[in-house]
Amino acid sequence: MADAGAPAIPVPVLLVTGVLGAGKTTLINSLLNADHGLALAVVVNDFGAINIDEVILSGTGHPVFGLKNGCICCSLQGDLLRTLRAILSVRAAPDAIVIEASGVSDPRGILEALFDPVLREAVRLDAVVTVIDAEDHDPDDALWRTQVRAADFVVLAKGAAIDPSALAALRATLASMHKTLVFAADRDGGVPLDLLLAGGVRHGAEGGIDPSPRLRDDRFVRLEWSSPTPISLPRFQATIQHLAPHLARAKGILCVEGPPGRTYVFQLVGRRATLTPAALPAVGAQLVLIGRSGMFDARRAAATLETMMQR
Ligand SMILES: Nc1nc2c(ncn2[C@@H]2O[C@H](COP(=O)(O)OP(=O)(O)OP(=O)(O)O)[C@@H](O)[C@H]2O)c(=O)[nH]1
Repeated sequence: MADAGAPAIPVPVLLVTGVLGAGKTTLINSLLNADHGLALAVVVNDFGAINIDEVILSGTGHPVFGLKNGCICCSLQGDLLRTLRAILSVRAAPDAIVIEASGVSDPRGILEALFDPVLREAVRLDAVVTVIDAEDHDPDDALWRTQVRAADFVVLAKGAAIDPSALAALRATLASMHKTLVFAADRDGGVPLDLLLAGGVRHGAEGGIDPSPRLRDDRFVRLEWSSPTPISLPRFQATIQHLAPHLARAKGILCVEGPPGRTYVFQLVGRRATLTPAALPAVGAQLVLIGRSGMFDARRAAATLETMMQR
């Protein structure tokens, strides 16, 4: 875990959205109880005066911070920022922060809050997960569509009881909205929690990527690549552009050739890729790529990396 005050790398934030009763708390509960060894902190926003979700999640051993009587996408934005600062001010920052939005939240307001100029040095949005009630949802509802549009990963809750054709229709709606990373909580082996928490696979004091293979889920394949020396940024960008259609997730720490020469944290979640400058004592590059089994050929990707990065 990072030291107090100024984590060397911003702490990743997983934002969980979904309409009222969709299954957000249930998903977060399984994240908190899973065997990942990560120290998580949770911020829960309940729209009403009593924060039931805070009580439910408090038994998991991870610190839970409740925000009630309003919505963190609007009236409670300031409270959200204060809470995140409080979480980061403890001696050892968590490996990741999970935020449960209230069921009426527009995720755009929360994303706006996370781009606060002071906070963005310390926390980084890692992924947005939208939970959908497979039994009861309205694809014409504006809030539903806004939440789905914001999603990097979609989780379908309560899918076991519904007709396969209804589930197929929902998947087709999501595909028409360009959502391909869709996981059914009650079917197909459930939600790959390791994938949702991949951003929390964090760094020791020396700032390297944790090399232990955490992805035990055989629906996904993982490839690690490293370079002992700084890499060319344009070559890296071209290589990732080439590989991105086959990837579900990627992350890395990259020292790039100068001048001026800089270190970046690279993140790719779904279709969103970011490069954030970081003050890390890294010398070369370390990269982790994750793709779906059958769609991502790790051996071929390794060969592509070797060839394209050396051109
Ligand atoms: N069968 C089934 N029930 C689920 C699933 N996910 C959630 N539920 C049930 O749905 C109800 C609502 O779940 P929550 O996780 O509290 O939903 P939420 O989105 O956090 O609700 P709010 O915070 O009120 O917006 C609970 O009774 C859960 O047990 C699922 O995948 N399958």
